[in-house]
Amino acid sequence: MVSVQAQTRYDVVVVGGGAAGLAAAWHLRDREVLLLESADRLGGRMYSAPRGERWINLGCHLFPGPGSTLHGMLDDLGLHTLEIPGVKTAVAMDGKLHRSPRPETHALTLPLSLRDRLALVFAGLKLMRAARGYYRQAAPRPGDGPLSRRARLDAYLADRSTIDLLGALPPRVRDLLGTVGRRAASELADQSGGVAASLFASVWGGSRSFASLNVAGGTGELPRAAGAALSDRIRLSAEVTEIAETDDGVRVRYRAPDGAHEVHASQVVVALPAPAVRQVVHGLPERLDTCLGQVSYGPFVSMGVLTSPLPASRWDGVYATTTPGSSFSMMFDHTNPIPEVARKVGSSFMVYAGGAPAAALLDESDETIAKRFTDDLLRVHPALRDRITETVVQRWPIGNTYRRPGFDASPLREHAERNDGRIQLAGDYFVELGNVEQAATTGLNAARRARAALDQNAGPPAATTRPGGRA
Ligand SMILES: Cc1cc2nc3c(=O)[nH]c(=O)nc-3n(C[C@H](O)[C@H](O)[C@H](O)COP(=O)(O)OP(=O)(O)OC[C@H]3O[C@@H](n4cnc5c(N)ncnc54)[C@H](O)[C@@H]3O)c2cc1C
Repeated sequence: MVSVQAQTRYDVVVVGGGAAGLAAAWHLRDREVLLLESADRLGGRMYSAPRGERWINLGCHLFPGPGSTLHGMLDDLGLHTLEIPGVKTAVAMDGKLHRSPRPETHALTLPLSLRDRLALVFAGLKLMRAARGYYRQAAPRPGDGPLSRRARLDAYLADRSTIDLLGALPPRVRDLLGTVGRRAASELADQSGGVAASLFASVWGGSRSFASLNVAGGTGELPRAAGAALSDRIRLSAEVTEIAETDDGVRVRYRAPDGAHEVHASQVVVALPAPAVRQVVHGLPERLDTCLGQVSYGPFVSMGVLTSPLPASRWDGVYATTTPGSSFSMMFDHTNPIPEVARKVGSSFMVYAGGAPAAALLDESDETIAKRFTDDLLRVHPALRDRITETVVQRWPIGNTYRRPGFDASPLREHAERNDGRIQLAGDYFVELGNVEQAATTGLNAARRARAALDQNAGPPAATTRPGGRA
């Protein structure tokens, strides 16, 4: 039986409490808003756990800079970002750390045969050209409408795979670039060239990169602080089961520990991964539904690793390392921005596998994953032996979204352009390679559409002033 809540009518119900849903709810906090989240915590793929002066990051960690949607939220919430002083493009190969801050120099220094070295130089040049092209498409042009830039990026290298873009590669080079490509939670043959362009644009982007900072205290601080500020407007452990338009608004049904509930809203922001959208939203237009059915996600399996203080070594000052030939793809030192804490109490690393190796691990037990990752970690970074004090394994079946070659994103753009709907979609799948800033920005844009519709259709807002500042 569906129970009656104390309040059942809202201006906006936001469904999903990840970056997209939180950005939407934050923008709408001057309205009657309710956020429903199925998990028992907010943040979705923004997830970290505090450990004294350190933290363990298990999901998203690289954050965008000032001027971005998320940085604005961090400012509003009184949170701080940290510069990452370290090398973000190291490679650990054949038992040795190569810590060049310039990825293009790896072609000269990695242990490769002459043939492999030349193949890496040529592949690197193609990736550099693709990354430059990506920035050209992203740059504003005279006469651009709101979605013209997105249309250019959607079309950029969209019809071929990254393997088609790079051509045949010798196995060692393919393994190296495939490992980097797994940052997109997918294999080079499955992702479009545009995904690689976006990924390498962030590698070569420097200050233009979409994400180059850490959140002080860990990424999870943002959902924690937003949750505290919006507390009475948030319902956790509330799994939405149905969203359907009615004559005068939208009906949202959800299951919570205390039973089934139904609420109504003038507008609903649906900030869920694409498969969940298709499951819960009734009456999606066919073209949009088909498009959502073609959105791809790949898995990540991550492990946080705390250590006691480590002796000085070549690893000092390295933030991100690609690790070909091991069970994980990447390794990050989240104490890199706080070296004094690392010296005093120890380091905090995260390793993750993406794409096919992650898929193979998803059904393994935590113990098996922790053992496999730890064995490889000790090979890659032997100074960690006898110094690991805690490991935490996290599975992400929906790790990141990436575009397959030939994906037609026009129904997503058409949806984002409409201003006559009552159900607004948001989430990282609106872009070729998911990232937290794009997710938050789609949430903000969905909230703006909802606000415009409220203002237009309902006359003066049913606003009550709430704690948490301006919208
Ligand atoms: C290991 C890892 C590392 C990453 N690193 C980075 C990085 O460094 N930088 C970067 O920019 N991006 C990174 N990403 C990607 C980034 O985290 C995501 O693109 C972004 O957080 C997605 O936000 P979202 O709101 O679209 O989706 P999500 O975070 O998935 O949020 C969706 C929310 O909806 C909830 N939900 C699902 N079904 C229901 C339902 N029926 N009812 C109610 N709620 C529901 C979920 O529990 C979840 O909280 C990383 C991701 C992972 C997993």
